[in-house]
Parts: sequence; structure tokens; C-alpha cells
Amino acid sequence: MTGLVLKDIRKSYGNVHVLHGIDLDIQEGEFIVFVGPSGCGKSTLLRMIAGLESITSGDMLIAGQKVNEVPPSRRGIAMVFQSYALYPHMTVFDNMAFGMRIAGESKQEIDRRVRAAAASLQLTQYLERLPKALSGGQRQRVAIGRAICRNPKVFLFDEPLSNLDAALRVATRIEIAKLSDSMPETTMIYVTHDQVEAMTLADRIVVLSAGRVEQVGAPLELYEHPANLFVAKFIGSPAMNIIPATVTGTGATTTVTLTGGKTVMLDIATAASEQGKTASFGVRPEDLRIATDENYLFEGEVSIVEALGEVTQLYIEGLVDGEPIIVKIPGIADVKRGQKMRFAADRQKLHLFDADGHTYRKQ
Ligand SMILES: Nc1ncnc2c1ncn2[C@@H]1O[C@H](COP(=O)(O)OP(=O)(O)OP(=O)(O)O)[C@@H](O)[C@H]1O
Repeated sequence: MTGLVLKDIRKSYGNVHVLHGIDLDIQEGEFIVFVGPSGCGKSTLLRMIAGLESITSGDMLIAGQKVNEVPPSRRGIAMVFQSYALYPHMTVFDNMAFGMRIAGESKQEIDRRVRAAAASLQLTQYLERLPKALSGGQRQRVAIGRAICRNPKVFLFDEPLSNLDAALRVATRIEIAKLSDSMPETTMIYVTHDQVEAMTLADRIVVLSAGRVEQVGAPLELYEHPANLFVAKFIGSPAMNIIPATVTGTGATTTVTLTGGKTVMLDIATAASEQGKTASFGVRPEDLRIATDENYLFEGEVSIVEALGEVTQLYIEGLVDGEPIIVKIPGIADVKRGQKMRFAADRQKLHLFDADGHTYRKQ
């Protein structure tokens, strides 16, 4: 088993504490994605797994072996960087062969592995070219090919697609998904800012904030059942709408009164002690719809209409200070700026967080 275990991993640079105790248990063959706001420590954690950064305290185990002091080249890990990091004076073939030559592999084995990796990444016709004669997407595929040739147990990706344009990002993302399917025993850990990459590639997403793990789970689990307000707002785009509320009824179902006076019932059980407490009510833009009867959640004036073709995004002012509520209507909606409208959502799609930002558990 080449799983990866992180036990209370901490990182400090002098007095600057960057990671505050990370515990993770990653299974062999899993595709794990790290997400989180800029500066939360994603790259630092990835570089510690690679062995490029020292571990201040805690234990890291690969395949059951403690690797805290094991140098990068002996961890069975290959890393793909945002910047490709190819040798400019070497051909594609030589770039891909480099690690194997250093490791003393035979000429035949090097040739076999480079050609197999090149074929799987559609690079065969470029093997004799220098990197400067390739597009950004092709260069990144060479960097991935070079990593494949090393036959790693763990594959690390640090925002590998962020230098590519939109179309190439999609194509290369699909390549990476295929690569992961074709290497079922290889564990992959991937850092990204991109929601779509995280949602589509990950078996499990690790949401980090300020050097701590906020939640670990399958993409749709995080989307449907965020553990707290941070994850609720971070996963999903546009972000979940949050409306300040007060708990006005407890028991098997909970009643809250939203800013603006509307009372809403949720299928969430709360203890009597929650009565009167402040809370945050959450509903995703895509879970809102134009109300057709008196059964609505809130009312407001449309300040912006964004017609994107596949969806129409409405910005509704007047409910939360300084922040519009966003509503995502499928297709083309006949809505004008300045229109006053009412919106509703299914009860199962409503979220509620306590004053500390923790989710009240659904029934
Ligand atoms: N050598 C260093 N000395 C001091 N602080 C550092 C050093 N390297 C990183 N940091 C700090 O550690 C924190 C985490 O950085 P890291 O690059 O891991 O974040 P990140 O989540 O990958 O950010 P981004 O998404 O912007 O790439 C940041 O606040 C950064 O300033």
C-alpha cells in the first residue's frame, strides 16, 4: 500500500506559523485536491510531501514508512509545476528521459518508457523538438510525461494548468483525468484555485484555510453538506448566499427570521437552547427560483442582469448590507433591471449555520 499519512504536520518559518497541525489519511490510488484561499498553505504542504520543504513537527508516512528525513529523490514522488520546469536545451525526449538516465536505467527501458508516455500524451511527433518550439499545453504535457516516466508512487501537481488558456485547460484537465484512470495505483495530489478542476478531478477535496483543514470529503459531499460557513462559501460558484438570521423556533424543525422580516422553516433539528440565537441562513444561487405564489423566501430589486446564455444571473439588492443576493436561473430569463421580484427555494436546499459558523446538522 502506497498511501500517505500526515500526522499533526506543522510548518513554521521562524515566528511565522504557516501550517497548524494537518492530519490526513490518503489512500493508495486516491486523487486528492487541495483548495483554499491564497496563502492558506496549499503549496507549502505539497512541497513538504515532495520533500522540498522541511517538516517543522509531525510525521509523514509514505507506504507506512516515515519519510520526514528522506530526500525528495528517494520518496517515489514526481512533481509537476505550474512553470513546467523543462530543460530548454534538451529535446522533449531528453527532458522525459532525464530522471531515468540519472537513475541509471538501461537505454532500452528509457526508450520504451518515454515512447509509451509520449504516446499516451500525444507527444510522439514532438520528441525531437526543443521546448521553445512547443505550445504551453504541449510543454505541460511534456512535464507530465517526464513525471510518468519516473513511475512514481505519488504524483504531485502544483497548479499545473494555471498558465494555459481556457480551451487548453479543459483539454489538459481531461488528459489528467485519463492519466489518473490509467494509473489506478498511483496516488495523486493536486493543488488548484479552479473549482471545476477540483470538483471534476478529485476523489476527495481537502479545503484549507489559514493553515488548517476545514473539511475533507467527496466533491458533492462538500457541496451539499458543508461542515461550516467557510466551506459553504468556498465551494460553489458564485458562492452560497448568506443572509443573517435569528432562530425563532426550535425542535424537530427550526424556524428562523431573516433580516428583512421573513420567517423560514428548515428541516433541521435544533435544541431549545438555540432559541433567540443569531445564525446564518444559506441558499445557493442555483437553488433559488422565481416565486410563483406567496410561498417565497425573500423579495428584492434586481440591480444587475447577466445573461450568459446557458444561465441568467440576477443580482438582488436591498436584503443584505453591501452584498447582493445572486440568483442563477437556467437559460434566458425575461427579467429587467429595477424589477422587484420574489424568490423561493426547496426546503431541502436550505442551509443554516450557528453563530460560530458551524452547520446545524440536517435531519
Ligand atoms: N520562506 C517563507 N518564509 C516565510 N513565510 C513563507 C515562506 N514561504 C511561504 N510563506 C508563507 O506561508 C503561507 C503559505 O504559503 P503557500 O505558498 O503555501 O500558500 P498557498 O495556499 O499555496 O497560496 P497561493 O494559492 O497564493 O499559491 C503564506 O502566508 C506565505 O507568505
